[in-house]
Parts: sequence; structure tokens; C-alpha cells
Amino acid sequence: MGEVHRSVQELAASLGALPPEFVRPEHEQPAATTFPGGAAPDAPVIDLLEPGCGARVAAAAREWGLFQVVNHGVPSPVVAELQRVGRAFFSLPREEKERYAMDPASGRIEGYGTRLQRDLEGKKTWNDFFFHVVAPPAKVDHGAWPRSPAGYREANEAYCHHVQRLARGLLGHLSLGLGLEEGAMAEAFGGGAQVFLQKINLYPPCPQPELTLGVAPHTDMSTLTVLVPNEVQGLQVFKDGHWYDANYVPDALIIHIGDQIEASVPMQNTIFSNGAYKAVLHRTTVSKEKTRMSWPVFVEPPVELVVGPHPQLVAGESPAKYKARKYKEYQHCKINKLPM
Ligand SMILES: O=C(O)CCC(=O)C(=O)O
Ligand SMILES: [Fe+2]
Repeated sequence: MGEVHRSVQELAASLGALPPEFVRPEHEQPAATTFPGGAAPDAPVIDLLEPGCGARVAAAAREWGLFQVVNHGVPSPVVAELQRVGRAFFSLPREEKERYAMDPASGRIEGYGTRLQRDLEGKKTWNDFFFHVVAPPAKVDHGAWPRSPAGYREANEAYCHHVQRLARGLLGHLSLGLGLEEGAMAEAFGGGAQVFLQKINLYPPCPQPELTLGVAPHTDMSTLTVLVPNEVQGLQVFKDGHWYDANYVPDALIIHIGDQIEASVPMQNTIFSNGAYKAVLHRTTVSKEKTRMSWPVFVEPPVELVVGPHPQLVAGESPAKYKARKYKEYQHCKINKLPM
């Protein structure tokens, strides 16, 4: 199986104080760097049944790169079942979970693990996770999915079906917001070949949450990310030089603009927009008493697809800022923190 990492879940069960490798550098510690509540602005919450919601989606993607959606059409019982089977998986005994251990060194990114990106300065984050591809069928390896609890597969397939529809709708709003045809972005990112990568994050209770992070500051390498949180507050968004809490909104889904959307829209796009969609820098905090969980689905281009500025958006005063490249090359650089 290669190098064995103790899961954070195991550590949490046995600890009094935070081990030093989890203490983040001071400029990252949430106690010192979170914008104090009260006057903090909230990321937009958008009702997808409201007329004009498409323009709000586009504006939120420019100003925040993150927003929450309600009336998104994913039935509550479908979300609840996704959460139930995820919680049940992480309640299994350690030996059972480790049968699914991922091995990033071998390029196997599906499975159970405790670290994906290379740690900077050997620092760790307070998080265990599971990854598996959930669509399209040709890219799914059911052998990598949890076989327990019963109902795991059905729950994830049902949820994914709705996320595919939701992602299509959001990409439609974002395309129209740039003066493109509604289907332009979905098409540019691979159409029906787009990959839906399900992740489950587990953030166990932590003895000193003020010193550590659940996930370190990052942007998602996806096109966009659709995330179900549990009720434990923890996601934070970086905007205008400050870290703000993204408040828990019951029944909302949290949408992140990822690197691929940013790369497809030239930054100085004066022809179609007043600004560009921005991949959102975000991180998570953890709780002393409660287990936080989240279920992001990363919507990604197929690995062989070349992603670069959308040809209709590159002209005159809007030169391409990003070089076009295959998504798998982008992934490799990002995971290994190599220069882009
Ligand atoms: O748990 C969250 O709310 C965010 C997780 C996250 O950013 C990620 O897994 O990429
Ligand atoms: Fe993320």
C-alpha cells in the first residue's frame, strides 16, 4: 500500500493537544486571520427560480467567485441520503476504510486518503477524504467506490444526476453573462464528456481549532464545484484581502468558480464583460466539538481536453492571459505545486 498516513479521524480520537505538524503558520491561523463577524459581507445567496437569477449568478461569479443557491431543484431527500451514506462510510472501522486507500504517487487519485496536494513545509491539515468519479459512465470505476453502506451507489448516482442538470444551468447563465450562447461554456469544457468527481470531506473535532485548518487556502482546479455542507460552519472565502465565513444556509448548495473557468475568460475582457469570472480562494476551519463534513462535486473537463481562453473572448484588447493546455497537464502541475 506504500507509505501509511494515520487518518485525522484516528488522531482525533486519541489526542489532548494538536500535534505540531498541524499548527499552521501564523498568517494562516483562523483565530488571527478571520474577519470579525457582524459587519462582514455575506457571499450572495441566489434563488434559482427567481426571474433575473442568471444575471445574479454572473455578478456573483465576478465579485466573489463563490455563491450559494436555493431552489436549485435537487430534492432534499436526495441530499439527505447522499449525506447519510457518506457519514456511514466514515463510521466504518479503520481497516475497512483503508482497503480503499488512494495512492497519489501511483497516480491513483480515487479512494480514501488524508492528503492530496503536496504539503508545504511538511504542514498538515485536519481532514480525511474520499474521492471517486461519478460520471460519465465510461470514466466510472465502481471498484473504487465504497461497497458499504448498502445504498451508497444509488445515493451518489441519484445526486449526481441532479448535479449534472444544475451544472448545465449554471454554465448556461455564466455563458450568457459573457455574451456567449447559452451552451458555449458547457461545450468548451467537454459537453457530455465532462467529468464529475465526488469528494467527501471529514473534519473531526479538533483540540485546538484556532491553530489549524481543515483545508489550506486553495482554488479548485475544476471548472466549477457544487458543494453540500453539513450544518457545522467552516468554509471561508477570501475577498478584497479578508477571510470571510460563508454562512451555513439550510438546503443551499455552495457553488465555487474553479480554475478552468478563470482560464477560459481573459482577465481584461472588455468586449463581453466588465470583468472576468474569478476562481475563488477558499479554506476551511474546524470545530472543537463537532464533526464537519462536506460533499463537493468537482465538475472537470476530460483529461485530454485542451482548455484555454474561449476563442470568442480573445480579441483586440483582450489578449489571452493563460496558455491553453490539456487538463491533465494542468492537474499535474497543480497537484505537485509546479509552476503553471
Ligand atoms: O469543506 C468545504 O466546505 C470545502 C472543501 C474544499 O474546499 C475542497 O475539498 O476543495
Ligand atoms: Fe475547494
